[in-house]
Amino acid sequence: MDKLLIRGGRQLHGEVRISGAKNAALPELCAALLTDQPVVLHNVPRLQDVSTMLTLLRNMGVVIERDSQGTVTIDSSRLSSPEAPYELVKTMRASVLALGPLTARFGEATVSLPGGCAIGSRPVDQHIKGMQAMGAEIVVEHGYMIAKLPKGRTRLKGASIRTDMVTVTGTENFLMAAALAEGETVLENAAQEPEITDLAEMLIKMGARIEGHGTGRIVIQGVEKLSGCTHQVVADRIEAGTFLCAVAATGGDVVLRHGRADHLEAVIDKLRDAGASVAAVEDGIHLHSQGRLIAQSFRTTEYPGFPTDMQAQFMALNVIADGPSKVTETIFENRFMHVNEMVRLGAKIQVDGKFAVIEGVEKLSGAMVMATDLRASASLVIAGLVAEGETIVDRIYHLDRGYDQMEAKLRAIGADIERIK
Ligand SMILES: CC(=O)N[C@H]1[C@@H](OP(=O)(O)OP(=O)(O)OC[C@H]2O[C@@H](n3ccc(=O)[nH]c3=O)[C@H](O)[C@@H]2O)O[C@H](CO)[C@@H](O)[C@@H]1O
Ligand SMILES: C=C(OP(=O)(O)O)C(=O)O
Repeated sequence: MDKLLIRGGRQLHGEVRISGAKNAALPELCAALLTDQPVVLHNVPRLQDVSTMLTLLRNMGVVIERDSQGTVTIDSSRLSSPEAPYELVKTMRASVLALGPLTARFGEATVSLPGGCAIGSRPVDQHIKGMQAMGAEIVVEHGYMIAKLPKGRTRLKGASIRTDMVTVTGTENFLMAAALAEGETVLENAAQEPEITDLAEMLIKMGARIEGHGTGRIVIQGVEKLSGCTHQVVADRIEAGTFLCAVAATGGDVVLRHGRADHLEAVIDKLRDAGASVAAVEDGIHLHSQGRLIAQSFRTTEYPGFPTDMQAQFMALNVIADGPSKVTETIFENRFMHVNEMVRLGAKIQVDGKFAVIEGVEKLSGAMVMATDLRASASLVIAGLVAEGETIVDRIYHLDRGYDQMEAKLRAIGADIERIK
């Protein structure tokens, strides 16, 4: 199993090219199921979840070409089986994004329940409720959601859907399903993340009629057919945020090429309050950090609030910053698994339910730590970059799920980091 060996204590300087967003590429690959014409996606990141999604689509009979420049061409003109099996779904929750498009275009779908995972129980009840409101008949049997249209119907029907909470992949499933449904769909309490906007813009290029994306109320007028399109995946704000925290923690000066400061305002505000200098520059973000930062309390919420996907990485910065801080995780019930590992590096953190109280320490000391989920892994890499001596981060298959060549990008800006077996 691969591990990362990090010798901490180096400042980071230079330029990093931010990749396409994992959480936009995954729904956009599924959106290609909505048409029988080829879809060309540029800027698709090279990471494990994308490979898993391509395997999932190929398994259904979709023909896919991928080049080394990040372009993926998807041809869903013929489908052998509208099924997402457990073996693939279990490694990646985003497989649930096949449910909406498959049901909308083929009138049937069999998608494994994703199951509980490291950061929380992550049910899909809202996905099921919304698809049922659009007329799909869904039964859950043997761990699978089996969806079909009622006898005599060939299309889903528009509906008014208000989810009990804001759900990102739920909103994405409904957007894709509604694009091909008969009549109008109104999504209330919709997610507003930039990845939703990017997906909506792609669907509009395919001929979908969507208004209100980027707000909490999205209105979709269903059309009978969608066409192919060419689309560029939006830059990964979480990858950019991770590098911002890494350089803020180690000290240094970096430009994140293609990074979108306008998608990271909540994180950038906290970095500035901590004492880092951060500015939007042409086609990127510039960060300069020198000396010890001041710890910042924050609370994760839906976009445009502080992202739960940045909680662990910012906590890595807080543990070596000056003063106390309190981190409140409101989205997932079990997203503090990095805490015990950070404590092994010398951090002082107490967890009480959804709160973590941190007392900043002056230094961390390298140790063997274990990655438990994707963003926890990234936070341990940041902690390792700051710690004195050697840190080994084990189980980095979690990191590989969602980061495109992280260690190569860090090495290029001066980190002493290598992949070992
Ligand atoms: C592939 C992808 O885009 N993943 C992101 C997506 O996950 P994902 O879309 O799975 O997360 P949701 O926005 O759906 O989850 C928000 C909350 O709603 C709950 N919930 C959700 C659906 C449902 O049917 N029932 C239910 O109870 C969840 O357990 C969670 O507590 O948004 C999360 C929140 O920003 C991010 O951390 C993930 O990186
Ligand atoms: C939790 C994440 O991803 P997923 O929803 O795919 O598990 C993430 O990207 O931080």
